[in-house]
Amino acid sequence: MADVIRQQQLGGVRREFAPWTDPAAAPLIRFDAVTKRFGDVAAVDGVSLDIYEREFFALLGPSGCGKTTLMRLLAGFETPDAGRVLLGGEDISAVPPHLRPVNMMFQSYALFPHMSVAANIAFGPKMDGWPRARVDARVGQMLKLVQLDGLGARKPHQLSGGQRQRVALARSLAKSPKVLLLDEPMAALDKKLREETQFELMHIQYELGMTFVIVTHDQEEAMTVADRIGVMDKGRLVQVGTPAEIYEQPNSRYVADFIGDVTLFKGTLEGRDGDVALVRERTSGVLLRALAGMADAAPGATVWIAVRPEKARISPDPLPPDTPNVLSGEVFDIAYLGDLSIYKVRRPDGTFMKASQPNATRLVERPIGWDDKVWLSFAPEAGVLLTR
Ligand SMILES: Nc1ncnc2c1ncn2[C@@H]1O[C@H](COP(=O)(O)OP(=O)(O)OP(=O)(O)O)[C@@H](O)[C@H]1O
Repeated sequence: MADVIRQQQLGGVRREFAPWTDPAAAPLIRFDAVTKRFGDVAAVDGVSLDIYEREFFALLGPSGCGKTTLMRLLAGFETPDAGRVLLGGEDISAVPPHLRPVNMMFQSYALFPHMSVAANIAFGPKMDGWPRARVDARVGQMLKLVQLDGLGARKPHQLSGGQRQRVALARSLAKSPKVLLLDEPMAALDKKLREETQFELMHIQYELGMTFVIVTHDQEEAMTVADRIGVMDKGRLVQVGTPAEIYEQPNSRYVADFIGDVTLFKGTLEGRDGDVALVRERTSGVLLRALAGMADAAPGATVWIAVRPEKARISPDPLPPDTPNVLSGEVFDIAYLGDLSIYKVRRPDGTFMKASQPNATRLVERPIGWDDKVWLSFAPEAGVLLTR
């Protein structure tokens, strides 16, 4: 509970944090048209990206899209074939990893197994020649920060997975790097521990006022922890935005499909009715309406309308609802998730649409079951028009 409250307070503060909207703000990290090739593969392909001080930035994308390579370029483990990496306005392309104020946290197996927790944390500062008293003080501070007070004498194998993860975090923070890079830091943890660790990570990042860049292929994780998310596909950055922007205004089918659940209707743009685009669906011939938004397409163009399941309505009534965008179908599958159910509905043209509904107890209403004939609908504002 305390965690939830702290989180809300944190959320309140963070909401005002948006340096990327300030044209005068200088980024801490800048990728300037960076390309990195391995043989024929452009692992990173002309990426330009600004990340700001105190930002928690997530790089998200499927396996092999180039996330890790982009981080390794920042850490100095790779050098760009083209373009520049800047830190605080200075080109660091030629600076070796150990001289960059950047640290990379690997998974827990990177702990030294024969060393105590305290010795693991002390390792970096010691190597840097910190005086003993300063090292000890720092270790104490770090143990407290990651809530492992009193466990400094243990060996890594005497800790739980989550505790080991926190030691790895403490170790990578011990030297106070300006930037911490986290490569799939929670991959080894189970779902519950993962969620707890995500919140801890956010607190720590916020308390230390540091810049974190996390690599993950888990979209929920990225949505939870990050101020902004960069979605990658085949070495390119497809979209950069806040979690809400990425979710509510995806700029492509790729992003819409990668983040969350979505139904995509493919059609031909017929024209506009004010702000609303009129789209003739290919498979069914139905005329659909969606807010045109920023989409730039001429009549006759192939477009898609993306609809999130929670923005679609499902109704078992015999008569269709009196709204735009009404479609019919039969319930093909139901996923009961406790708080809500997701219905996968098969339409007469053989395509599927998903609609979710909260499971409030409404005893009078007949629940929707398998094979039921239902109406699906969505408001024009609920559909996102996409041109690619
Ligand atoms: N050292 C290397 N030598 C050759 N090819 C490499 C090397 N490192 C990465 N690649 C290739 O570059 C591409 C991007 O790899 P990268 O590890 O950056 O992806 P990723 O998005 O982090 O994937 P994952 O989530 O699986 O770690 C892949 O096609 C990969 O095979």
